[in-house]
Amino acid sequence: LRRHSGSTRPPLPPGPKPFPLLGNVLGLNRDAPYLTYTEWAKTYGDIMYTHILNREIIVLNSEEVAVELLDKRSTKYSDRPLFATADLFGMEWSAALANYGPRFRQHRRFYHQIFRPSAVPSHHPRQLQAAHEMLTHILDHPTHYAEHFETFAASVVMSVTYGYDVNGEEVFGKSLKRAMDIFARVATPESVALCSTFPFLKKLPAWFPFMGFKSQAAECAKLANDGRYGSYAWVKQQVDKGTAAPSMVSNAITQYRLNDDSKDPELVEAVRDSAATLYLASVETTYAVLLLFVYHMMMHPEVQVRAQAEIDRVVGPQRLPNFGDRPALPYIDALLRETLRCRPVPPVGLPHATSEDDTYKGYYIPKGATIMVNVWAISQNETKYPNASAFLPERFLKSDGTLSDDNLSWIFGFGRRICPGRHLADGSLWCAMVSILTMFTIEKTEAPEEIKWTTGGTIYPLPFPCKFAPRGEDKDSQHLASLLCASRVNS
Ligand code: HEM
Repeated sequence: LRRHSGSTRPPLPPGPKPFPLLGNVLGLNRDAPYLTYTEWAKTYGDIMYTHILNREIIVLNSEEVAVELLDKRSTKYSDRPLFATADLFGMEWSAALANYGPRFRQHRRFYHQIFRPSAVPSHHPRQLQAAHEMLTHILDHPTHYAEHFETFAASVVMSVTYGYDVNGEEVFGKSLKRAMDIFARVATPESVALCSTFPFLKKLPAWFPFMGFKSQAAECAKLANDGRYGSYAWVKQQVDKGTAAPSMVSNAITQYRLNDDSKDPELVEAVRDSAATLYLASVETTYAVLLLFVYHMMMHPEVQVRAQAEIDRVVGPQRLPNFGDRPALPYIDALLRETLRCRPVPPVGLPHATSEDDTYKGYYIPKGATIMVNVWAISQNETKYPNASAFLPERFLKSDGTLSDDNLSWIFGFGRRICPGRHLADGSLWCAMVSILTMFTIEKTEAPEEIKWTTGGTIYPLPFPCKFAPRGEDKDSQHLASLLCASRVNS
C-alpha cells in the first residue's frame, strides 16, 4: 500500500482503519457499498478516505463537495481509474472507461453534436414513435412489459446512433448487450481488484483456482467486437449506397469523409467506440428507471390518480400527449424527478480518478486516487429532501404548482464526465411515462410477489408481476389504434 504519512503533505481525509493488504474490503457491504459509505459518513463526514486492496478511494458524501471537486476543479478530477479486467473482456475501448485525454475529448465532440440541448428536440419524433410502439406491445403482451421497455430504449439509441430501425430483429445491440451482461456479472469488483493488485493473475489460465471468470472473457470480447464492428460496417454500407438515415455515425462518416477505414484509422476507431458505448450506457439505465417507475406507480396509486388527472385535463381524451404538452404537465415532470431521486439507479455513479495531486479543506488528495460520489447519500439528504425515503413528487413543485429549480443534475454525474446522454434520457423517460399513464393504470396483481432487486453498479427491481389495466372501458386495441392515428408522429 502507498503510504502518505511521515511526509510534509497535509493529512489524507479521515476514514476507517484499513487492514494490511486488504484495506477496508472486509468492512464493506459487497451488495450495497453505498450503504456502508453512508454509515461511515456519520463518523468521518462528507469526504472520506478508504482502501480496497491496493486502490485508494476517496468517497464524497455530499453534493456540495462533489460540485467543489468534480465540477469546479474538473481539470484534475476527470480521469477514470484503471478497470483492470476490461482488456481481458475486450471492453477496454468503451468511451466510459477512456482516460482523460485526446481520445476522451474526441468522443465527447461526437456526443456533443447529437446530444447538445439544441440538437435533442430533433430526436423527439423518434422517441414518441418508439413510445407509441411500446404502448401497442404492452396492450398485446402486458406481462412482458419489461422486454418492451428494453426494446423502447434500444429503439431510441439505435436510431439516434446508427439510423437503425430495431423492429425486433436487432442483432448488433443484442451482441453488445450480451457482452455487457457477461462483463457486469463476471468482471466483479473483486476480480477487478485482484487483477489490479496482482497483474500477473491476468496471465494465469482459466482452469487455475479463482480464475474461472477468464473462460467467459473470450466470449464477451467476441460479442463486443461483433456488435461494435458490425454496426459501424452496416452504417458504412448504407452511406455507400446513399440510403443512410441521419445518425451520429452516418454524419461522422460523411463529415470526415471516412470512405476508407484505413485512411484515418484512429478517427474511425473513435467513431466506432463512442457509438457502441452509447448502447451500453443507455439501454440498461433507461430500462431500469422505467422499471422503477412501474414499481412506484404500483405502490402509490394516489400519485397515479393525480398524474392521470393532469394528463386528462391538459391533453383530453382524443389523442396521446406529445412534447408540446410538457410545459403544461408539471406534475408529470415532478413524478419523473422523484422516480430518479427516490432510489437512484446508479448509487455511486461511475468512478472518476485524479490526474494530479490536490488539497481540499486541508486534506491531501493523491494523484491516481479513485473518486466515488455517494449518490445514494445525496438522494437521501434530509435537509434538501425532507422525509427522503418517501415517494413524494410534489417536493419538486413550488407553492404555485410550477416546477422547482432542482433538476437533479447530480443523478447524471459531474464535471467533464457528466452523462452526455442526459437530455436524450430525460426525453425518452418523459414520453414513455406520460404515454403509459395515459393508456394504462398500473396495479398490483391479486397475489403480489416479493420484489427482488439487482445488486452492483445499477440498482433496480427485477421484473415483477403487475397489471397494466387499460384506462376506461373503451381503451382496447381499437381505441389505441385511433389514438395513435390521431397522434401520428412524423419522424
Ligand atoms: C436515466 C438514464 C441515465 C442515467 C441515470 C445515466 C447516468 C450516468 C452517469 C452517473 C454517468 C457517469 C457520469 C460521471 O462519471 O460523472 C454516465 C455516463 C455516461 N452516460 Fe449516462 N445515464 C443515463 C442515460 C444515458 C443515455 C440515454 C446515454 C446515451 C444515449 C448515456 C450515455 C452515457 C455515456 C456515453 C457516459 C460516459 C461518459 C464519459 O465517461 O465521459 N447515458 N451516465
